Amino acid sequence: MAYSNTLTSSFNSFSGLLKDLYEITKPKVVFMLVITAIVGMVLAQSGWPPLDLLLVSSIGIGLLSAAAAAMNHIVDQKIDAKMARTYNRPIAKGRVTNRLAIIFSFSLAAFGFALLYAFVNPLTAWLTLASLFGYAVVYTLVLKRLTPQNIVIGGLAGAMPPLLGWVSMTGDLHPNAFLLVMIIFTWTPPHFWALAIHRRDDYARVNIPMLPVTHGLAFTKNAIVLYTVLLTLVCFLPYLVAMSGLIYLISSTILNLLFLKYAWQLKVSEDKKIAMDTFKFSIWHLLILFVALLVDHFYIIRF
Ligand code: HEM
Ligand SMILES: CC(C)=CCC/C(C)=C/CC/C(C)=C/COP(=O)(O)OP(=O)(O)O
Repeated sequence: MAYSNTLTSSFNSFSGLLKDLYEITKPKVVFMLVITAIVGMVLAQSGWPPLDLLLVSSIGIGLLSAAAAAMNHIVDQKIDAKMARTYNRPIAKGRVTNRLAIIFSFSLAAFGFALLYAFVNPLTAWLTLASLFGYAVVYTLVLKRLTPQNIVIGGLAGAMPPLLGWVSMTGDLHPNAFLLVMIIFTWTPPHFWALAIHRRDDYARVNIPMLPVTHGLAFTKNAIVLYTVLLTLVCFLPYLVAMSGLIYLISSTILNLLFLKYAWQLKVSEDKKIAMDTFKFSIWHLLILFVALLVDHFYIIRF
């Protein structure tokens, strides 16, 4: 009986540890990053890309993104422990030790890099590693603590996956891939600042210079509106360069009008709920936009 109890509790703590390791990879964010990379892969040629190459590229980009997310948990553990949104994170709470987290994240990164280098192409491997460095070191360790423009500059790392996906199929840097990067790049500030408005006190408590802390709510709300207008304009580019057709144009215009509506409401209304609604909408916006790019690729209709 005592033996079986010990066995059960060892099993429970092992599965708890696996759950914690999974959590530090930010799986939902990585899922979204991989979707945007897959769209880059598909748009890189007419029709479907070779499915084996698509699979191995997605796994490689996913592993390096997961490694970057785990490194972010290691670097941020002290501030995470003090914020209401993040205090219960596995490393901040001490459920996962630094040693294990370092071994885990570096193993994911090494495996992902080796996969991309050996089975995809060296350019994809190096660019994906550079994105990991951009997020885990440049954004998390330096910019996040240094300037309210942290997420604007740091957002470039998270915007890279469509380009990484594209390069994984062709081995070269096509200008159209940069349009997809620009979409995510301009989407990131309204995505994040909406959440930062809701969590302003958290960031103020740990002295992280997020825009609502340094410049106040009114300034941040204006910045959200302006970046959403910029995003709307950038989203016309794939149609204007004939990369995408009407399905994309109509879907993205509707999505952007809705995003503008949220951004405007956030600016003019006193209702505290709107910030989180805008943040949640931003995630659906990006997901549907990239699905529209994908559908449009196969059913391209133009004037
Ligand atoms: C510097 C750039 C970015 C910053 C600072 C940022 C910030 C955040 C934060 C703080 C959350 C957590 C919200 C919570 O814990 O409730 C979040 C959630 C999320 N972000 Fe971002 N984000 C960035 C870029 C991106 C990019 C590029 C993508 C995808 C292409 C993305 C997709 C998501 C998704 C899917 C979630 C929801 C995760 C969940 O529900 O667990 N983010 N973001
Ligand atoms: C290889 C590659 C493509 C790397 C990109 C990696 C990546 C996971 C980008 C997503 C950006 C993100 C979730 C930022 C939030 O960090 P935060 O520290 O501001 O938020 P937090 O407080 O929730 O941790």
